[in-house]
Amino acid sequence: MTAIDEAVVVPMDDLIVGDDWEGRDVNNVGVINDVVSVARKSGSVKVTITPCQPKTLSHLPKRPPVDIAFSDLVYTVTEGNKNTAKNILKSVSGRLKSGELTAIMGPSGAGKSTLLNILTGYKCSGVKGSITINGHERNLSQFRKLSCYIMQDNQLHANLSVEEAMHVATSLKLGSDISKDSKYQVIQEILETLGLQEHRRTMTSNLSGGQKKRLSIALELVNNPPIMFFDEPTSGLDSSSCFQCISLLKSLSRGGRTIICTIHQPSARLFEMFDHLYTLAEGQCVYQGSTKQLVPFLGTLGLECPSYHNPASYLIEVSCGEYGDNVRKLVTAIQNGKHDIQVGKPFPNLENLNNVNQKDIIKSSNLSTNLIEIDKLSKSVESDSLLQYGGNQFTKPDNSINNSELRSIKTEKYNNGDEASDALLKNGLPSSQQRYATSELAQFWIVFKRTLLFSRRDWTLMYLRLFAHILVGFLIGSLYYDIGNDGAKVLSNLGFLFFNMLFLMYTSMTITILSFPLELPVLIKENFNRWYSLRSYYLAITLSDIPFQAIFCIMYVGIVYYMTSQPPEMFRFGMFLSACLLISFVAQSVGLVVGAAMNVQNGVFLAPVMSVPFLLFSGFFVSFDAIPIYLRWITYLSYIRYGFEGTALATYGYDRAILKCHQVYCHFKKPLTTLRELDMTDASFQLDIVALIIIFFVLRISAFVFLRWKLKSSR
Ligand SMILES: Nc1ncnc2c1ncn2[C@@H]1O[C@H](COP(=O)(O)OP(=O)(O)OP(=O)(O)O)[C@@H](O)[C@H]1O
Repeated sequence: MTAIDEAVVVPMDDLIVGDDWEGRDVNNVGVINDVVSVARKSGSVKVTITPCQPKTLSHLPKRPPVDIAFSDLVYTVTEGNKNTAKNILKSVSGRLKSGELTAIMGPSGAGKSTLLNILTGYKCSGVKGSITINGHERNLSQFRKLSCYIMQDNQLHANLSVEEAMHVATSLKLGSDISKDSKYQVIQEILETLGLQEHRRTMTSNLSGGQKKRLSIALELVNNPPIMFFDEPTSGLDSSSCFQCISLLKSLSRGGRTIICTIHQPSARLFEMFDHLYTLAEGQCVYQGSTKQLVPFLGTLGLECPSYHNPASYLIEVSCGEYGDNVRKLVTAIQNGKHDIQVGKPFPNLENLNNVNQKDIIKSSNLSTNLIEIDKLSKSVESDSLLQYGGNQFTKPDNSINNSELRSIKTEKYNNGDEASDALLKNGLPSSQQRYATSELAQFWIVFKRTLLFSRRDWTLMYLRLFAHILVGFLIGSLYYDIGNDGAKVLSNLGFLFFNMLFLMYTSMTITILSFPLELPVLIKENFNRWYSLRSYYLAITLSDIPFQAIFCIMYVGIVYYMTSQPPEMFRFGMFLSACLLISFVAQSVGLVVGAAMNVQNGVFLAPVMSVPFLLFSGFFVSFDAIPIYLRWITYLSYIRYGFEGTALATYGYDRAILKCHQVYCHFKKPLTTLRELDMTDASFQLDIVALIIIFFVLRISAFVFLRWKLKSSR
């Protein structure tokens, strides 16, 4: 019989209690694959740790570890007609350290998402307090290059495969100085590490919820951000997928990244996987520290977590007031996030606290007087004393600060290591001056190609548009067959010219109304995570449909022009076509403005309704002279009028010969008579074209301004 009776392999994760990642670059996924062999030999246990080669993402750009600290964060919104202020976050403080997986937890409405939005920089207005990065006041622009925000709903383009989505992400986020081969390696490595390799050809719309979540992470991982924020990463996942998802986040944090996620109420199994817990209740911090210290800490406050009870659930129950009014007690104990409860460190002095009478604590809408006092004290000691436990790798954490001790705290000013960190931070950036990894031209080209790919994939709409233009073209051609050269049918021909405007306007406008509303969630995510500028995106999206619309319009005009026997002269056809094309493009722009300025319901109703005055003042129903003077200005805004006038001039202007007539009297036999009846004798085709071009540009610029406003107001 051998000396070793039994050997068990235990995941290293079960034994490690927080690695120290100080000074390491964030280039390691840190998948924990070390194993521990536990051998039992006649009652004694021999533990052998066999380190395995950690799974690394060797091709990712090197990034420095980043610690975040925030102090006295207040977030206020104004509500109602009287503009009453509502405090959502009430002077909370805290720290989020690199190499740790942090959960922001709390009851519904506690302010988790608000805090996350503020920390990511997604919300900036109405925020007071300080946020520091590695001990320095946060520079939002630089911070956003170091961080990514993965929002709750996986905002992915459905018409791309996993690999294509990764290609777009690498092209946009890694820049042109990195070779194609390296980008390919990055994609392969990330997909392999995140278990998506075998799904690389699957369309994102066909992925499961967990796979979508992993893909969202993979897309942001390509430029290796040292800080990753997740809003409810486990929402909508089953327990097994939740476990996989949190395991992945834990692995990422083990690579030295700062991983922060909001979570509603994790199971006990998930809860144990988090290193750091930040809990909010009623906009205040009720616990900050190691997950392992939660139960003992609550115990010191007389809040005994029942055996076999999930500590996370217990804390939420306490925060919801199920065991009495303990929120104020917890807020005071943890100093609204200024304390950080750590393993192996004494708890804050809670003696006085246990005797705290409810009378000593002011209403929860304000900070306790105790806290305010502490705040004042802390400020008087050193303005940034919070940084002592603010996760800065060059300061010593002190999690046992109390009232008296605060007075004696000497803030450790940052030493040489601080400069090193700063340099590392700067070196870790693609370029400190550049906002995006690629030039705007490159961004435009990548997004443009992606949009064309969507159009190719989603051929239903393209076929429908093609079919509609050809079908309606033949229908109109048959209805107005051979009337273009008949002096007796000029009025019908004018009806045909007006219908062209109507048809081209509606088909172009209704297509683009939905362009932005459908894309907005992905646009918000990608633009916020610095994939591309809004300008590049806007140009790509708006220009990508122009060729298609032009082709459909040319086909339609070609059919109706020939079938209705309009003058067979090339220059007239050219004029007719250019007026029709411009009407299409202007109507597209109207759709874009409406889509950018309002939501889908309002837009779908308003766009056609808003077009009615333009149709009325087009010159077809009422001639210019018959319009009351005070309403004439509308005709100058009516793009339909310019289009109608342009096509009328193309068919009846420029000394067109007398029309054939098979009736005894033809009033409109002379084309000039038609123009006179329409008040178009002095009209200029060139002016119509210039007016349409000006309206086109004004609308395109307006759509951009509205889109930018919408993007900002969505935060
Ligand atoms: N713009 C606003 N105007 C008024 N109240 C707001 C606004 N934004 C947030 N709130 C309020 O702030 C509180 C915190 O909201 P937040 O979304 O951060 O909560 P949460 O903890 O993430 O909740 P949940 O877990 O249910 O998502 C809520 O009571 C919410 O109604």
